[in-house]
Amino acid sequence: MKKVLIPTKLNAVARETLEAHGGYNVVQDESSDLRSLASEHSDAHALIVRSEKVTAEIIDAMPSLKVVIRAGAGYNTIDTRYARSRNIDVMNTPGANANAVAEEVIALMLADARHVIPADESTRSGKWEKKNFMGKEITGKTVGIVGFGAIGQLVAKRLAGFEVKVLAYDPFLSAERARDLGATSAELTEIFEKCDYISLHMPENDETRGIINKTLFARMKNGATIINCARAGILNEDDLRSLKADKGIRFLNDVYPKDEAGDKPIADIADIMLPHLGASTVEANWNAAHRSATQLMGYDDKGIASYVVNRDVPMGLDKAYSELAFALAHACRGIAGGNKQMKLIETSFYGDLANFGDWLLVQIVAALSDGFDRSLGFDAALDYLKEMGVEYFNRDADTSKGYGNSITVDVTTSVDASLFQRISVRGTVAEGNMMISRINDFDKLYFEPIGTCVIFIYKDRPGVIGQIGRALADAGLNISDMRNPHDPSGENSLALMRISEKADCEVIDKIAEQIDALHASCITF
Ligand SMILES: NC(=O)c1ccc[n+]([C@@H]2O[C@H](COP(=O)([O-])OP(=O)(O)OC[C@H]3O[C@@H](n4cnc5c(N)ncnc54)[C@H](O)[C@@H]3O)[C@@H](O)[C@H]2O)c1
Ligand SMILES: O=C(O)CC[C@@H](O)C(=O)O
Repeated sequence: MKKVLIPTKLNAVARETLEAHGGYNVVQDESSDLRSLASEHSDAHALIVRSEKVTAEIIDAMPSLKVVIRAGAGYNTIDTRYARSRNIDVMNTPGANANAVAEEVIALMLADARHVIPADESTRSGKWEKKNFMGKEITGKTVGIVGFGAIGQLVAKRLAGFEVKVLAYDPFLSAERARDLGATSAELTEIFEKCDYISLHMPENDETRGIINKTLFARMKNGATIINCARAGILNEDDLRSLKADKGIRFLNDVYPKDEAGDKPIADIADIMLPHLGASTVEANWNAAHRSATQLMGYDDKGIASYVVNRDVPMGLDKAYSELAFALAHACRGIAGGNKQMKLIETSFYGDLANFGDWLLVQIVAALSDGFDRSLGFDAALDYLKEMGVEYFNRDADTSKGYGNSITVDVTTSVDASLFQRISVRGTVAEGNMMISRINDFDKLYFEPIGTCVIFIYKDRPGVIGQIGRALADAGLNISDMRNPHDPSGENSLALMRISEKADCEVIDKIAEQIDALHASCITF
């Protein structure tokens, strides 16, 4: 059982999902402090946090730690570099709370425009100060969004009903993409010059710290509003203080250097200040909790590292090929039968992937053996194979084959002392989806390795697919995708099917017996 420590107020769905998986012992405690929890649970394999600071000291207190998951978007509270130096992956759950923050931005805009907070206080105290609370409307105004990611885009989308004009700045945003998302791309200075509302939605990092400064505040229209629901560090508060009164700037804020009670240095310049409430909705808390649990399971069971933020994929390599290498090796292992002793791994990396063979081998070894920790890298993978008595050979890819960017993984296992069995699987990525294109001699499969799949090889004859389909249906299993090619000799057929749920081994064995299969396996990707 892997121990997971959740030292924070996170929806119970995280704990429940991990416990239902069966492989996790979850400790959730939102009242004790992280330092004491870390020493008490020094055997934790995973840590799931919200805004808690994960320092080098916390990391060192848990020597078995493999992964830290930030149930949220911003991970500036985690020492990601130190985690990397200890081979610990850090993930976030991007987008899980984006809608909650987008709605908070609109709540702040409306509350300020109509003086909701002071008007409530005044009326509650028995006064009638209608003349002091003349408001303004949002409809038709120009709104600038700085950082046009998950939250920025949703702010634009939700504001569409107010018929605002949206200007967006994001270094990774093209003019076409901005237009498709209902915005006009603009430079940062243009946003500060033209907008009535400016909302910040970029991460805090070495490039963005202090980026919203005096030069930009000086360009703001008189009476314009700046909203910070991103991170305190990106806005220079002294610069804002020096210009706020003269320019009548409104400042609506949700974020602070530290999430804690006590006096807030920005109290004098903030017109509304909230206690970091952006993600605090029931829905966002559930989403982030659920995503943390499913990402952890995907990471542990299938090696899915898409959300890891502190492990650099080599420049120029699409992450999808890392996952493909893992999936192809996982398929080889499933077809060979997990308990067979591996003797030889052979690979071919076609097209541009030839440059990334070392990196891709690490994913392959991780998929073939639970005992290998992929964060250790290429040299460690070679040492590991040597130690396990497995030979490795990378073939020079034959460019004349025209496979584009694709990978072949061949695994030879010992079936008994004298006989060897070789499984060969090739695949590629098409339109962003992984595809298995060949299994041994069965070519042109173009089958997506996701979910649970069953594989049968049998002497070709009519009626076998019907028999398999009937037997699966009798076991309550529906087929959602299928390939059924012959091998080049025309003697054997492959039935490769994705099924609705995990099939139990008995069902597969029974079908194999009924159809007199040469091979039967069930693989969950
Ligand atoms: N108040 C809250 O409770 C709360 C909740 C969630 C997220 N956040 C903060 O909001 C930030 C954004 O969240 P998201 O989910 O939209 O993340 P995201 O990664 O989807 O979007 C961030 C965007 O910022 C852009 N960006 C990077 N550098 C930039 C720069 N120098 N200038 C302008 N844009 C830049 C990126 O290209 C990306 O599109 C998070 O990093 C987090 O700090 C706050
Ligand atoms: O967990 C929270 O409450 C805040 C999360 C938020 O700041 C984030 O970056 O996702």
